[in-house]
Amino acid sequence: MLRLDGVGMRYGRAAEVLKDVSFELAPGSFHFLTGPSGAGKSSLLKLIYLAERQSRGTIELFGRDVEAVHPNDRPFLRRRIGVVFQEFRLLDHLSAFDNVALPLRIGGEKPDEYRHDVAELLGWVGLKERMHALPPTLSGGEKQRLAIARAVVGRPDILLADEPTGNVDDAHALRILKLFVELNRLGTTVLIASHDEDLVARSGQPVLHLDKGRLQAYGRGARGRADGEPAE
Ligand SMILES: Nc1ncnc2c1ncn2[C@@H]1O[C@H](COP(=O)(O)OP(=O)(O)OP(=O)(O)O)[C@@H](O)[C@H]1O
Repeated sequence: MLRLDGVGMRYGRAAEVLKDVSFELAPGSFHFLTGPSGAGKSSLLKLIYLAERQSRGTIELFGRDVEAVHPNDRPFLRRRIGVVFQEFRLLDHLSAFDNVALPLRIGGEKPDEYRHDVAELLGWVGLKERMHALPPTLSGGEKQRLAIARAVVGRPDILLADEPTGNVDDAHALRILKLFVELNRLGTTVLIASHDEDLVARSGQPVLHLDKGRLQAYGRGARGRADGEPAE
């Protein structure tokens, strides 16, 4: 599904923010990505989403070396990835409903085919009453839940989420975690960058821990511990 081998990344000519990162995500796996602020979590997600390029090493996505993918084909790979960005990136002129429906419309589905699923998903993230609202009129937590609904609606092959519970209360965070687990059960490979130690611990899911751009170890669900096999 995803394999990184000796990957380094830098912004412009500055020092590397990711160094020798190697790991593999098996299809259908679920991992958290943890690490202190500035460790490189968002940068790693951007690499996987093909929004940035590595400065060295190899990234294989869906069995293809991303450096060998023609620029015209990159959008097709991206369409298989659902992303929850830290800054949400919602379309302000579209209603909450239409923001969520957009990936399905782009995929060629008709309103009659997606209306029920979109409404159900908005209900799941607690936005049923707000489905006609425009994003600028939503609270930070509501925007975050909307961004999550949009990222998962197309049942992507990979879901990447950058601090998806940063703006929501505990009850909503647990509900979002349940949604990710459900999506994962349906086959989506999930990678979530999170500072929320309680959520990570409660989930019991394996952890990739980054520190100063280096992958420290694989661990499982425990705060600050890396009790698994070291990354190769
Ligand atoms: N667009 C950019 N241009 C230059 N440097 C950047 C850019 N984005 C991030 N960086 C730098 O890269 C390093 C890693 O940042 P990144 O955002 O990946 O960390 P993070 O672990 O996601 O942090 P946080 O938890 O605070 O979101 C930091 O030193 C940051 O200053």
